[in-house]
Amino acid sequence: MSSVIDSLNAPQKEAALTLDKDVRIIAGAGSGKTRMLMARIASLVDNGILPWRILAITFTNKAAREMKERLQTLLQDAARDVRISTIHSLCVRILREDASAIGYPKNFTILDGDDQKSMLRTIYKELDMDRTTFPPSAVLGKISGWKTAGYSPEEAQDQTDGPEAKAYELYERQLEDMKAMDFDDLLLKTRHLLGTNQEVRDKWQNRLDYIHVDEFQDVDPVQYDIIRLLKRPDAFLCVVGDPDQTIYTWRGAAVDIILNFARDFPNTRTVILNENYRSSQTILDAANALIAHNHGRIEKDLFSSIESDRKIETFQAQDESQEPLQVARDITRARKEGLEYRDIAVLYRSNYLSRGIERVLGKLRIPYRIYGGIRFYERQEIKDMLSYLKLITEPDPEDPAQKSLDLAVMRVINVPRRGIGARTVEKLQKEAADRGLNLLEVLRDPQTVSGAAAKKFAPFVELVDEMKSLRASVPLDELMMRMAFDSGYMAMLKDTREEDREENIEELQADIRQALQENPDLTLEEYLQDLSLFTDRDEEAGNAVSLMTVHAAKGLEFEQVHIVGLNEGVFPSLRAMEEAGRDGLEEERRLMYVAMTRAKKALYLSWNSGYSFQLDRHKTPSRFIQEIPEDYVKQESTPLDNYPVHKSPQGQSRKSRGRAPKPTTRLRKGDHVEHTVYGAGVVTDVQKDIVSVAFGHPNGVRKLNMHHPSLQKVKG
Ligand SMILES: Nc1ncnc2c1ncn2[C@@H]1O[C@H](COP(=O)(O)OP(=O)(O)OP(=O)(O)O)[C@@H](O)[C@H]1O
Ligand SMILES: [Mg+2]
Repeated sequence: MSSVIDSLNAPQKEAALTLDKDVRIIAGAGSGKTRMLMARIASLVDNGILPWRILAITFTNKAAREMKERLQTLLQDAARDVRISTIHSLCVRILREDASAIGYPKNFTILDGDDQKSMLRTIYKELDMDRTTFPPSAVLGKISGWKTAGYSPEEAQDQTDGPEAKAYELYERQLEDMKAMDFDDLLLKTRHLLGTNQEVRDKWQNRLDYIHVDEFQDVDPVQYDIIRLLKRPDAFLCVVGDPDQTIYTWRGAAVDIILNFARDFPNTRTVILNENYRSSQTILDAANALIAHNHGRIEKDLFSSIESDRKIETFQAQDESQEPLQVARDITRARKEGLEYRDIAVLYRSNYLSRGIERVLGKLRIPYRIYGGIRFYERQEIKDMLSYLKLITEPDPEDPAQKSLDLAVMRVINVPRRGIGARTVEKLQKEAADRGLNLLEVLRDPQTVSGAAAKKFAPFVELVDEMKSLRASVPLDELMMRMAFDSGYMAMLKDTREEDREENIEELQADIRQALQENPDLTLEEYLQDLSLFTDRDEEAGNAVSLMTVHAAKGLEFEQVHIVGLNEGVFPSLRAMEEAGRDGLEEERRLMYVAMTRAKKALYLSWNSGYSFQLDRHKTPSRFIQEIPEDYVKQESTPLDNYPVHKSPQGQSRKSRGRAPKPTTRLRKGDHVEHTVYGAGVVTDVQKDIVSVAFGHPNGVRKLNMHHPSLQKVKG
C-alpha cells in the first residue's frame, strides 16, 4: 500500500498525507490531482479509517465509475464501501433517506426534461401561452435560472413583463402537488434540508469524516453550499481543481469559489502541483501558450519531464469530407506503429460534428464509441428525417408487405403534431392489415375513421405526393431540406429553440451532399440502404476509438488526440461568443486548453476550408490554432489521392468531378434566376461562387452555389 504514496512526488505526497482540516490543491492539467486524491483515499483506508466515512464527489458518472475501478485495484473489497458519487446522486441518496423532514415521501418522483415539457403543456393551455412566442426550453431555462438564484415566483414577476413568472408559479405548484422534483430541486431541496434541519444535518455530518471534491473549479454556488453543510467543523475537506479548466460557467460554475476558498476556510493549506505527468513538454508548452491569452488568471509554472521531439500536427482539409479521411489515416498509421484504438480520441466542440468522423470510421470498419452522446444516425431528429425520406421511396421488392414504410409512417405521422392520436393510428394499422394495404395507402382512403379525423391526414399525404413528384428534378440533399421545412419539422425545432437538433439536420444535408459527391448517381433508396452500415454494428466494442465533445472529455487522457472542426465560429463557437462576449471567448479558450491537455504523446489539430452554409461565409481556421507558437507545430500536407475511401466499389477514383463546378456563366448581382425548388429569384449578392438569391414568399433569401445544376440564369 505504501507504494501508492511512494509513487507520488513531494507536493502530491504533502497533499495526500496532510492532516490539515482544509486543503486546496490548485494545479494544471495532468499534474496528478485525481491520482493524488485516489492515493489519499487509499492511504486513509489503509490507516484504518472506515471506508464509508470517506466521501469523494466527482463530476460525471463516468468519472465516478473510473475512480471506483482504480480504487478497487488499490484496495480490493474495501473500495466498494468508499462513497464515490456525483453531487446529484449524493443528493438523491440524502433525500431518499430524509426528504420526509421537508414534507416529501421517500419515493418522490424525479422529473427529467421530457416530463418537464409535458407539464408545461397544460400550463401553456391554462395561461393561453403559445409555444412560438414562448419556446418551452427557453421558459424552462428561465425557471431554472430563477430557482437557482433563489427568486420566488413573486420576485420573478419583477424580472419579466411576460407570463413566464406566472408559468413558474404554476410549475412549482404542480411539482409540489405531485411531490416531484426536477434536477434543480435535487440540489436546492438538499441544501434546504441540510440548512434548516439540524437533526438531519448532524446525522450526515457525523457520518462523514473525510470529504473530497474533484474538478472543484466547476462547482456552482448551490453545490458549494451543500458541500459546506456536509462538513463538520472538525471533518477533513480536500478540494482539487484547475481554474484554467472551468468550462461550466454557463451553468453557474463560479471560478471565484476555488479562488476564494481560503476566505471561507481561513486555515486552508494550499498545495500547488507543478509537474505534469501526462503530456509531452511540447503539448504542454503549446497549451500553456494558448491559455496565456486569457486575462485575469493565475499563472502556473507547469513543466513536464516527458521529452519528445514530436510536434503538434495541424492539417487544413480542402473540405468537410477530407478532414475525417485525414483523421482516419492518422489513426490507421498510429495503429501500425503500435497504438490501440482505445488509446485514441477524437474531440469536437459540438455534437453534430461527429457525423463526418462516424461516416468514415464506419466505412473503414474502425470501431468507435461515442461517449456522453448518441451516434449521429441514431439521433431522434435524424431518424425522423430519414423516416420522412423513406415515405417517398419506391416499393422495396425485399419487403413486399412494406413493413419498413409503415414504421416510417408511424414514426412521423404526428411529428410535428397534426392532431393524429395513437388510437387513430392503431385503427389505421388494423384497417391496413384487414385490407392488405400499407399505411400510406390507407391514409389516402381511410374507411374506419371518422371524416374529421381523416381530414387531418390530407396535408400529410399531399406532402408525400409533392415530394415524390420532385424526386426527379431536385437533388436529394435539397429534397430532404425541403421536406424538413414543408413538413413543419424545422418550425417545430425553431419553436422549441432546439438548436442542436437543427444543426444535426443541416448536417444531414451535408451528409447527403457528400454522398452525392462520391457517387452522383446515388438514389434515395441506395442512400438509405447504405446507412445500415452505420447502424448495425458490433455493440460495445471494447477496443474502440473514443469520440466525444470536449466537455465530455474532462479529466480523461489518451495517447493520441485529434481535435477536429477547428474553424473560427465552430471552435470557438460563434454562439458562445455572441451570448457572452469576451467571457464567452475565454471560456472557449479554456475548453481548448482542456482538449489539448487530454493528449499524452500525439496531438492533431485540423480544420476545413470551403464555404460554410451555417455560418454564411468562407471558413477560416480557428484563432486557437494561430495562438499556438509555430515552433510547436508541424503542418501535415500529404495528399490523400490513394486513400481507399475515395474509391467507388468498382475501384475507380473519386467521381466527384461529376458534380464539380461546370463552366456556366457567372452570375452577377441583379441577375434573374430560376431554381428547381424555390422558383424565380433575383441575385442580391455574390461572394466567390456563392450567391444570395431573393426568392418569393415563403422561401426568402437563400445562399446557393452558383454552379449548382438546380440554379439557372434566366435570360432577359
Ligand atoms: N507522481 C506520479 N508518477 C507517475 N505518474 C503520475 C504521477 N502523478 C500523476 N501521474 C499520471 O499522470 C496522469 C495525469 O494524472 P491525473 O489524471 O491525476 O491528473 P489531473 O491533474 O487530475 O488532470 P486533469 O486536470 O486533466 O483532471 C495520469 O496518467 C497519472 O497516472
Ligand atoms: Mg483529474
